[in-house]
Amino acid sequence: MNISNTILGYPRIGINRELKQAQEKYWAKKISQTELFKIGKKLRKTHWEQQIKLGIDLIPVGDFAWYDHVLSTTMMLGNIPKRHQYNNHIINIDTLFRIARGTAPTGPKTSASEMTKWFNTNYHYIVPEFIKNNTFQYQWTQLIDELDEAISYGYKAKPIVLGPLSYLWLGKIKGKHFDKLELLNNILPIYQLLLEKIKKRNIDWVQIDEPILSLDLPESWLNAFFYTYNFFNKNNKNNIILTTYFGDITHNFETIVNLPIQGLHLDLINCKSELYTLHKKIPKDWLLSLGIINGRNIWKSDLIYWFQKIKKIYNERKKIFLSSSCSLLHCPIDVQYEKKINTEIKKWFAFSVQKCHELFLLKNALKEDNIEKLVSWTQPIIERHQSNIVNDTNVQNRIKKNVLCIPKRYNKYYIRSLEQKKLLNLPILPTTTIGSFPQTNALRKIRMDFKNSKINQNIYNNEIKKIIKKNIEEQEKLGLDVLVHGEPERNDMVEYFGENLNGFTFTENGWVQSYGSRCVKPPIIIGDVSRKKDITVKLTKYAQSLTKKPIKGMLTGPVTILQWSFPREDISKEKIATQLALSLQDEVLELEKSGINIIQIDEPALREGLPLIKKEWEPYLKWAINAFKLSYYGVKDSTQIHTHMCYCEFNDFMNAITQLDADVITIETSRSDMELLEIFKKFQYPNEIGPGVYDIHSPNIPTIECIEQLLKKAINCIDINRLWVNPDCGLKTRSWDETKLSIKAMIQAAINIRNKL
Ligand SMILES: CN1c2c(nc(N)[nH]c2=O)NC[C@@H]1CNc1ccc(C(=O)N[C@@H](CCC(=O)N[C@@H](CCC(=O)N[C@@H](CCC(=O)O)C(=O)O)C(=O)O)C(=O)O)cc1
Ligand SMILES: N[C@@H](CCS)C(=O)O
Ligand SMILES: [Zn+2]
Repeated sequence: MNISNTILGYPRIGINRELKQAQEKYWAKKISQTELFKIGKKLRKTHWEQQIKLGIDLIPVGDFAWYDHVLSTTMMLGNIPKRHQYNNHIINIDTLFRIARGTAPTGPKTSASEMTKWFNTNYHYIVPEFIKNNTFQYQWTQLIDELDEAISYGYKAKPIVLGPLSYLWLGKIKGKHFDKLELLNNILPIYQLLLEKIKKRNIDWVQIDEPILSLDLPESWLNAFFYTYNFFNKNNKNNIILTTYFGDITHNFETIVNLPIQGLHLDLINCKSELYTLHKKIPKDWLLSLGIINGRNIWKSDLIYWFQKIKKIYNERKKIFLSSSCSLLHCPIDVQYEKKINTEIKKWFAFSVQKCHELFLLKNALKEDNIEKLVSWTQPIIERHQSNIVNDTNVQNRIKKNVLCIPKRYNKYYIRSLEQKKLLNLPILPTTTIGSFPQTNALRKIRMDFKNSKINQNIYNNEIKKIIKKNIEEQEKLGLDVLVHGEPERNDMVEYFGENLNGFTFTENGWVQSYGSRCVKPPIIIGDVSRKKDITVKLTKYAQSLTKKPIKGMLTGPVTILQWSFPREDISKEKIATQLALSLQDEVLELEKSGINIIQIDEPALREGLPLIKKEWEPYLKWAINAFKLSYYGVKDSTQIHTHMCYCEFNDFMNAITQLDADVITIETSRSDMELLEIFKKFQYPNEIGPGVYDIHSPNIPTIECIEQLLKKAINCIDINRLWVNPDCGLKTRSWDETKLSIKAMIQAAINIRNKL
């Protein structure tokens, strides 16, 4: 048996988020293109060197991206939306940034392409756009350039290509509807050209990612797999490892095993079948790439378990790769930099660097047929089960008591809404925001100084209060109807709640890319969760004391906290969500008791938590919706519950949204031109909606006319009495100047419409 170690991709941001700093400096015209490229090159070199040092035999190339790897593919295929073409269609890095952000150091400002969640992760990709008879041409040479770079350093490289079918599936039709598969024949020659270029470089294996194989696919798409991979097989002589990840592929297995490919990567963390059973069904001469190290969580792997599983197939296959289940893009880089995590707990974790080391340990153990080193590596896993950090009997008893509770509001929306209208007395088309206000450098410094004990709790509280006061004053000056405190005390909407709940631990440097230059540090759920003490009550009450307008309390919902944390794996997600929901319920009821009449419980990750195959949706939705409702269970009819969701597909999700029974839902719709509201109309969504009227991810300022147009479209779909006016998402990433100008335009547009009624 021949074994090599590889991974499906390494985090691209750099241990100190060097990529983020470089991108943002370039956008601000503080560094040149040459300097930007130099930083990218240095990062790639560092990452490759790290992997080699950690015993990775085959280095993934193509995991680096200037913004997003789907967007890199768009560039490679020359699939540039017309509005982003400039300068005689010559494309360069600014074309890429214009597609992503609507603006770049050169070229005109335009609306950015849509951004949406990458399968069930918290990573966002830029959605490719297709028109009827879309043509493609090989343009952006980044992948081949990087391959040459890796080869020049003497590395054995494995290029990563996003497969043509996944690329087409993930894209969106602009204009008249057509079958996206009609474009396959236009796109395949570009892939062929790419594969030829790769072949010329004497590359052993090409990783072609087709993650859509984890989804339910129509017959025509499964047939298209035969067509595509036969085309590659006939026209190219590369060894292809077809790569699937994020889910089980049993339902598409028949198709996969009959494809003319040379290798298959399996995400064995998410596969429902046993490795041995799969191995028996997979052609003997195929290379098997075993995705055994979880790229989506931070726990050490049970290497002894995998040793035993792999041993069973060891003598029956010619060649295997030991690999991560998916790209390590979704995982922090190195646990060694965590100086504040308790040493007992730290031993439970493996970040990207440690995951590569796990592959090294496993390969050696298999080769030497000796598990000694695996035993010491996995010892902390056993210790964890017995640790008293994990179990809290109070939480467990509360959960037991809650088992029979069916959470719901006392009355239906139309009755509640009468009470709420009476209490709140808002104008038609009430204006509000999603919660966060600009997180300026000065604000981040205050938080940082407090964290590093440069300022004490008192000074910190006063500084935060000063910012809340400014946020309220600005909102009053702008004339918003429902105000927020602005979330200045929060580093992140999930990490902050994690920090204030029992059962979590956090990292100092566990950054993971969320989109573009934006990163998050997911907290880690290590044990039973409960509320330590009130979390948002004091600051929300303080904000309310400064204004006569209603303040909307701001919480992150249980499913989103769960989804955007690294969860424990010893109890079900349902149990964790229930623990979170009960903790939030304590907070909701205390906010209500303190006189806060509007409470928003954000659930932007509810959709992304859906299992990839539909037959598994029902049980997920049952517990996820239940957790959301449990978090507000017990509030009065007159308390208006809002929720917020962004950057996700709603089409197939309307029943769930309705069942949440929030009085108001604010959603992202502006990048998609209010198309989404058609769905709300079709489903006769009964409660109130705030469709985002401008895109907060772009620095471009929306015009009053443009917002008015969008509002008119919205009024055609939804009864005006149930419509709210708000941006797409929180304003934390924007500057104050951008925020004020945009909100001013938004309010003016609402006033213009009100005046015409
Ligand atoms: C709504 N979204 C969110 C998602 N996931 C989350 N967990 N949170 C979200 O809000 N998923 C979907 C979307 C994605 N959107 C975003 C939007 C914005 C960000 C973002 O702004 N991220 C920041 C980092 C935020 C943070 O934690 N900042 C810390 C400061 C940490 C830091 O930068 N320290 C510096 C020193 C700073 C100084 O000295 O001034 C350092 O360590 O070097 C804080 O504010 O306290 C980002 O910059 O990327 C993410 C997702
Ligand atoms: N309340 C959060 C929601 C982001 S999805 C914010 O405004 O940033
Ligand atoms: Zn949002």
